[in-house]
Amino acid sequence: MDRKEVIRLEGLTKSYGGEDVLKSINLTVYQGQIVGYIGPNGAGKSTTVKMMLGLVEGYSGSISVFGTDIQDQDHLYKRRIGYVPENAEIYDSLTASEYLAFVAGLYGIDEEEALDKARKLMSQFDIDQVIYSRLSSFSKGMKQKVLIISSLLHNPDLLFLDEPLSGLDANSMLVVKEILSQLAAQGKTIFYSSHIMDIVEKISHRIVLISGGNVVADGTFEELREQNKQGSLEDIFNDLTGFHQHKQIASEFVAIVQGVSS
Ligand SMILES: Nc1ncnc2c1ncn2[C@@H]1O[C@H](COP(=O)(O)OP(=O)(O)OP(=O)(O)O)[C@@H](O)[C@H]1O
Repeated sequence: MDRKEVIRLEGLTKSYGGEDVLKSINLTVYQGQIVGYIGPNGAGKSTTVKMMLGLVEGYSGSISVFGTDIQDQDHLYKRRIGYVPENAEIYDSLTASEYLAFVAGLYGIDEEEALDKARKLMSQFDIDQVIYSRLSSFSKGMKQKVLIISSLLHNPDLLFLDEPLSGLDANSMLVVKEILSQLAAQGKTIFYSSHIMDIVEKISHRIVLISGGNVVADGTFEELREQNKQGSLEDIFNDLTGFHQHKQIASEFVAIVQGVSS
């Protein structure tokens, strides 16, 4: 059976202020894959995601989502996408129910139906008792659960998750990881960006590492281990990004803190 292409990036290049952040990225993602998209701080992960969402323009190369170049389609393709941003601008003065009804409206879902679904999903995360409370009173993890729910209310085919487990306790993380596996098993495609290497290692069917503007590794965790070195994804990450100085940097940092550096 042919694998269905969900995302295709061809020669994707993006510069800011004359600096190339992405240098000709080529990547094809297929339906049902969980792709762990990793790289050092500032490597261009969030930029790539925002470009696919049509939030960042001014690039060369091409981006196809659901088989069509995003420049040749209207915004309706976004109705099949869910997005958990790294730094979400959540409207703190709204209650959870108001916020979720607002997001549902953006996706064109009926408000009553959306609220019924939101209440059931909040109950699964054990936060349904605060559905009418303002988000400003929510803890970080509670807000993150609302964001995850808001990204899934419209049952999207493609999910972009940027550090989605941020602030979640260990039990909630376990639940969300299992939700992602089950969604992927049902044919949803998940583009997962995170710095938590052991989670990326465990949940991803495929890991894509970008560094210096290029894809420097692309494969299953087992393939990456075979091609690079035995060890954890953290070891492979350190190796492929040429980072071996953590002890030296830490010693110098501590010396400066203690005021003993030259
Ligand atoms: N609007 C912008 N204007 C100028 N430079 C930007 C802008 N957005 C991103 N950049 C730069 O592009 C580079 C990539 O940023 P991006 O946020 O995509 O990195 P990232 O891989 O997601 O990093 P992190 O892991 O720290 O979240 C950084 O050097 C950043 O300073």
